[in-house]
Amino acid sequence: MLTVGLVGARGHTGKELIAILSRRSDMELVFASSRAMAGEPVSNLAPEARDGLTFEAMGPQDVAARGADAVILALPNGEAAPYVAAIEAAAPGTILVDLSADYRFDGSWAYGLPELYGRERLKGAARISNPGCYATAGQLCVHPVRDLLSGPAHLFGVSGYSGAGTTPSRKNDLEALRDNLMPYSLTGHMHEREMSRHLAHEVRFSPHVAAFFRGITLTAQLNFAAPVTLEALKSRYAEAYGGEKLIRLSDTIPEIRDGQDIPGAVIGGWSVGEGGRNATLVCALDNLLKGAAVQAVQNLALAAGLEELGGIS
Ligand SMILES: NC(=O)C1=CN([C@@H]2O[C@H](COP(=O)(O)OP(=O)(O)OC[C@H]3O[C@@H](n4cnc5c(N)ncnc54)[C@H](OP(=O)(O)O)[C@@H]3O)[C@@H](O)[C@H]2O)C=CC1
Ligand SMILES: CC(=O)N[C@@H](CCC(=O)OP(=O)(O)O)C(=O)O
Repeated sequence: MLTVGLVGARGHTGKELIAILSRRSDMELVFASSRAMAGEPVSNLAPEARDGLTFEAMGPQDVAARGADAVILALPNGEAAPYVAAIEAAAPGTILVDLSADYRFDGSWAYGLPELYGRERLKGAARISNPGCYATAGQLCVHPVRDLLSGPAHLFGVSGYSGAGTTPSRKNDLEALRDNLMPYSLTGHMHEREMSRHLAHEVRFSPHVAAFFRGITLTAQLNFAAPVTLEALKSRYAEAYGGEKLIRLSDTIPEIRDGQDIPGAVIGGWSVGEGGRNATLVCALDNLLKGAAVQAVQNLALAAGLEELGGIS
């Protein structure tokens, strides 16, 4: 039994992680850290949690001292470092999975997107950075054809407001979002750099947030160096994802509802422009699942040599 501690457990992704971990017979959630809900039963937030598990307010030293086999960090961006440092000092063999963007540019951490960057390199990994929702959708769209591209891939993304976390901001303010679509960070979004780095191909990314709770769609506009047919394009995706249990290919254009509450991603709706020099496709996924919690548990299972999709599908 792999013992797992969860830091940032009362957040949107934390809640999903508790549910997935409770469905696994080979992992046990041994602590759930939250300052705001300290002392409350974890089942008040996630009914799937086992009886007797209570939220605890835990600092970095407390987390490291508990000696769990693995710790998942589901903290806002910029908060992971003290936890990583405490674990490095007291229990360096702990498997760490970080959901934030803090280590996605650090070559000493394994970047865990198993469908694209392989499962072998995750085996035995002790430091794993988990790609976020947009970055997962964007890379799933671009990776199979990146060698055919001419110029940057242009990605237009729309996220539900759970993507903005629970700390109040305009991006999760239902009054500001009502009857609205909110563009933000239209140049230089961190995910633009993240995708460009890992794809080794430049992308341009335009994120938006809307008034629905969960799910994202991402529309990719691609330009090709030489003409491409629709059949050739689709066969690239079939080849890349044909054996992947969490990826469904669809001729019809995926919409937000197609990606909500499912563990994986739907990719498709391919359309090739006249002359074959450009194409579009769409990816829909659940930002809290394949975009966060599902991917984190996949990565943890692969690192620990356990069944990748237990509790997931
Ligand atoms: N939401 C999404 O769609 C996605 C999020 N991510 C990433 O996952 C991470 C978590 O996101 P999400 O679940 O949405 O975030 P939330 O805002 O919903 O939750 C954050 C959690 O962190 C805790 N927390 C906040 N500040 C601190 C702090 N300074 N020290 C210790 N604990 C703190 C909070 O609990 P408490 O205050 O009670 O201690 C809460 O449990 C983020 O880095 C985000 O970028 C990745 C992919 C998708
Ligand atoms: C609506 C909203 O604010 N979304 C977040 C993305 C959530 C996500 O993908 O998390 P990571 O930052 O960990 O990748 C954003 O644009 O930063």
